[in-house]
Amino acid sequence: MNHLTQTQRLLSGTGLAVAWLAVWGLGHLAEFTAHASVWYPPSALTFAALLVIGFRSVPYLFVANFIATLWSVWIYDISASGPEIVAGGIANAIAHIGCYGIGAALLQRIADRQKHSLPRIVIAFLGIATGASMAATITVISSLVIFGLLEARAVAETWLAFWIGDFVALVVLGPLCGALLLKLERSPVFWIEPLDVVRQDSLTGAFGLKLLITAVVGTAAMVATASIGTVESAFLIFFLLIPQMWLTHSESPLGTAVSLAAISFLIILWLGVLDLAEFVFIYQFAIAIVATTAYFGIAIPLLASDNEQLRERLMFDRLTGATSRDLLYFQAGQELARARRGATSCLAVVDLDRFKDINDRHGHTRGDRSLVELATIMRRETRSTDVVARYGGDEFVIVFPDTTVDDARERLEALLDEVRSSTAVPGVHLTASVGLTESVPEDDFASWFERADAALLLAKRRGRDRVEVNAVG
Ligand SMILES: Nc1nc2c(ncn2[C@@H]2O[C@H](COP(=O)(O)OP(=O)(O)OP(=O)(O)O)[C@@H](O)[C@H]2O)c(=O)[nH]1
Repeated sequence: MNHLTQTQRLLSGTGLAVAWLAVWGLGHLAEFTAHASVWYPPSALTFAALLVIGFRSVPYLFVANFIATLWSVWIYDISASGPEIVAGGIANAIAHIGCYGIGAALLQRIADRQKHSLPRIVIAFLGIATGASMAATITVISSLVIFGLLEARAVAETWLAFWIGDFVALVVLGPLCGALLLKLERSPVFWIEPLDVVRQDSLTGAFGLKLLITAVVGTAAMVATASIGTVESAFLIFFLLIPQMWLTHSESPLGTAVSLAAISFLIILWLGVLDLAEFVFIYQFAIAIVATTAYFGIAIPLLASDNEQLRERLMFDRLTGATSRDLLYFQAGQELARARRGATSCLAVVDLDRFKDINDRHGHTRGDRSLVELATIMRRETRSTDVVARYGGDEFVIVFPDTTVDDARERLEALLDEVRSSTAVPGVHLTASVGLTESVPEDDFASWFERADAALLLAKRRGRDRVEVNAVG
């Protein structure tokens, strides 16, 4: 079993190394000058692997890094001695993994403390991405120069592009790599909120459609720049922010990460196809700005869904699903306003009989089930326009809009029949008492409720399991 786990680990580690080399190849394809890519995806994968898998990923990242050094010696036709290449490869790997490892460890610590604040984690991530990519640039370029794999005079024209390429990839692809590794890794060492959480319902449209519109806007902007050819026209790419923010505000964080990765691929593709390399810094800047803005935007659907849950809790009783007291006041107020204009509505107070005994003899769980059963019967026996609210404890209120006392009484008698014959709670024979009254134009909620409550008291005094009416006038 243990052996199998070791083999599986070896296989997944090898998969990581192969994936790393594949994205290194992609980064090389996106190079606009030697050692400088529009974006350098290995920085994102290294950071994500160290964050999610931890130390276990280091040997595989190291091997992949070393092979990449050999690969670039071959690609750039560098004339260095064997020992120089080996030492350079080792130094390069240590520098790259070390810098992103420190960054990942830092983010891990901050995220541990800030579990509930996504915006703070985003700020930490962006700050760490800046520092880690800068440190990786300095240390990797130094090791390349020291071991003769990069000429010292090339440093001035390389370092900035090298840094921006690492930074852009880390920001735009890091979260997607992290999300994918979180899905693949059985025992991740890092965890924040699930990345595919619910989103807002009010914004409609399929994810694919939003992605397509984003791609069309990006493509149109770059085709326009290719035909106009001015620096100013390259800034058209910033219109990407509009569809991207629409997508971010209406999809899960994972959807945003996928979209940002897709957009960055698209931009790099058009950069090559439309021969727009002279504007590369504008496009790198655009990718970074769209990504950072989108990450802050991720908090909005999360907040909206939290808000929705809080509103739900405020409006409905959690145990029985009946309307809450707050919402009852509001809806009863509307009925009373109509009563002032001549309508007649009724209010009933419904209370389980000897509920304290049920709790004492059968326990609170069955007591709770009795409340749920009463609420279920009340909802079943009333119209959708009636309001069934939990007033407190075992006391409920029903508001019957546009209903005479006789009609309300008839329905309440049927409701009590249902309660009496209920067998939903094992061993418990349920009955309830009801006080009923109609509205008068002078009523406020307190006077309306008090009349019904007085009728309820009478129903209890007269032996329970009955409806008593407090008639007006
Ligand atoms: N299981 C359960 N019990 C509750 C809940 N809220 C209040 N209670 C209990 O409900 C009981 C209310 O009893 P009362 O309405 O005062 O009296 P009663 O026993 O129903 O007697 P009568 O109303 O005179 O028939 C108290 O024992 C409360 O502890 C709840 O959410 N769940």
